[in-house]
Amino acid sequence: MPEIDRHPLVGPPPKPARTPAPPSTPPPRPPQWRGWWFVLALLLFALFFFGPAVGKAMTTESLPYSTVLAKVDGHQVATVAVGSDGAVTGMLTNGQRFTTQAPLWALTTGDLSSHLEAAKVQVSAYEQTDTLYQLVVSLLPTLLLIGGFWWLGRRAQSMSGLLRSKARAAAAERPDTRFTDVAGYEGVKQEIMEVVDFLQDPGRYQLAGARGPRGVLLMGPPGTGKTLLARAVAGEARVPFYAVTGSSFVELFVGLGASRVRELFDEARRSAPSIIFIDEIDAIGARRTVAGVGGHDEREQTLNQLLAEMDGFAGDSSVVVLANTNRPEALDPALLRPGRFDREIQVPLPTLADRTRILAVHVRGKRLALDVNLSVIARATPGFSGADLANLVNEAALRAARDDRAEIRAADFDDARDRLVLGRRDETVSLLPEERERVAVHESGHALVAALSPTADPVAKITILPSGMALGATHQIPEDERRLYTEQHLHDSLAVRLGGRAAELLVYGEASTGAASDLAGATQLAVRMVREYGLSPELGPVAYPVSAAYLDVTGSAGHPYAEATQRIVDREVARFLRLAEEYALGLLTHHREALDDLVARLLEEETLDGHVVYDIAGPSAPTVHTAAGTPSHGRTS
Ligand SMILES: Nc1ncnc2c1ncn2[C@@H]1O[C@H](COP(=O)(O)OP(=O)(O)OP(=O)(O)O)[C@@H](O)[C@H]1O
Ligand SMILES: [Zn+2]
Repeated sequence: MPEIDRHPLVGPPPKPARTPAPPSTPPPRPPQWRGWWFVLALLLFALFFFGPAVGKAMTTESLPYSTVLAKVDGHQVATVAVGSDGAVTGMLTNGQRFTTQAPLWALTTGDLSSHLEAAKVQVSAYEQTDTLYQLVVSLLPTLLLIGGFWWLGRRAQSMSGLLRSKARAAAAERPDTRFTDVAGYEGVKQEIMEVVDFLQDPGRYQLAGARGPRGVLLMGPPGTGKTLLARAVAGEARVPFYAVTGSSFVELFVGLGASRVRELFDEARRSAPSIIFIDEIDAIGARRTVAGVGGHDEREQTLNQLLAEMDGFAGDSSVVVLANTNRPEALDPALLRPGRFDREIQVPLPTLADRTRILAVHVRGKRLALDVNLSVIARATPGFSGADLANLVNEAALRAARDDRAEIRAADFDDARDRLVLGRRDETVSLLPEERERVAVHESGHALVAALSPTADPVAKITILPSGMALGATHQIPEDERRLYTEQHLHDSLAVRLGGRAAELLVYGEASTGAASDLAGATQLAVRMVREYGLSPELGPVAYPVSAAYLDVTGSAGHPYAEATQRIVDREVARFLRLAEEYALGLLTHHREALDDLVARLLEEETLDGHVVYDIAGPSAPTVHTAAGTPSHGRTS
């Protein structure tokens, strides 16, 4: 459905989603303290280094060889151990340990052994304890380093384990939310019922060899109950609900996001049938950049893992992934392929009737004064989302509480509304009453011109509920998939685009900035009509399509023709637009009553079906078409 309007009347684009309430997380389990390992290592280190030295210093005496020989001869030596290198350790008869270094000749000539034999000293082979010590000590720094790294590794692992446990904790929920908790949105509920159906009995689908739903994208402005709806699906189907936010996957450590995705899916698969709900999927699902330029490697790895997991669902897997986004246009197209998020459900701002129902849900259990009429409040809150309405009720209740009243009065709702509208104005596109009326006039203009122009695409829907940057919208659907557009059709399109502004001129005597994007769109179309489609009688059947090739050849900003030609193009474009405006103004003047009726209906109901527009326009659609495009008109002068 082409959308005609993008009216940037109100400055900044709407802020993205409010931060959603974090999923309730039990306090994370503290990681085990691994410092003991380090302390132990230090102790060992100290023991190895200083133990032998201290021991020796306390009890071992280093003696000259000659002194030892003298003591051997004097029968003061009890035991002796001799190393092959001449290192001698031993104990004196008084218990004193000693060491000495025998000269090599003493060993080779048997000098030492003869003395020892003569004195009948107990001789044993040299114990290599010291060398062993030395070996260990020399290896110790290396061992310590390795140990240190191991310890750090364990620590990082326990940290990531902590992060992962966050995801796991956020999961394994069993919401008791039901569809009755989601007020209104009957059409949306019907659409998503298929998911409930599938999760309740996946076997039925397998039996028929049908692939059940895998990924469903919930799209719509913030606060329209997308999360609520996802929970209700889990509640209705009585299956586990794993809720995560997209941004929580984008971790500091590269690779962690991807591994978290893997674990999440593993866990969901284990408890299938189940639902994974990814809030703000645009945080990971945004278009991938060219070869990781801009350092989005981590996000891309996470996205790739998500895609892999969704592809990897075996035919019998009954895990459904629901995701929520306010910016579907930013999503990577790969996400939307069959077998992934191949179902999209629009969750728009609530209509008047839905707002009444949502209010009813939120005033449950609160006492209302007799002067409170929910449909009056609903009428006064166009553009409010479900979350805004919940907020409104709470705000009104606060006012009552402040005055020590148990009942909420109509005045409380009025005050609360005024505060919210004023507070919200800079954030979103909620409208002041006079702006709302102007939008109604503007959209009625578009719709009526479309309805009254025989070759224009039929009007499908008209709304003054804001959506994104647009304050209102008129939707047209082409009767069939067109590949070709006639000249007449293009001129009618110009008139339809200028119809909003024409209606404003007619009703208020002046236009507004709301028509800026209409004008831009119309101008663009007119330029193509003149320059590419050869529809200007003055320029004739020539085409100057603006292509990259032209830019290359000329090196200039896309003017592959003489300046005189450009002047003709400009003149013809302006003429086309002026004619279209005159035509639209003429039509609307002629059908002024219908215009006023349509504006009134639109202000009352906010959203109208296309057929209402045709009912109001009546059978008086002109048979003689006088748009700029008709040969009789457009080709002269
Ligand atoms: N149709 C509804 N019926 C009842 N309550 C609603 C409805 N829509 C929204 N709400 C209220 O608004 C709150 C917020 O809605 P929710 O978080 O589901 O919106 P959302 O679309 O997921 O928002 P976002 O896009 O910002 O994440 C809900 O908890 C609920 O109180
Ligand atoms: Zn418009």
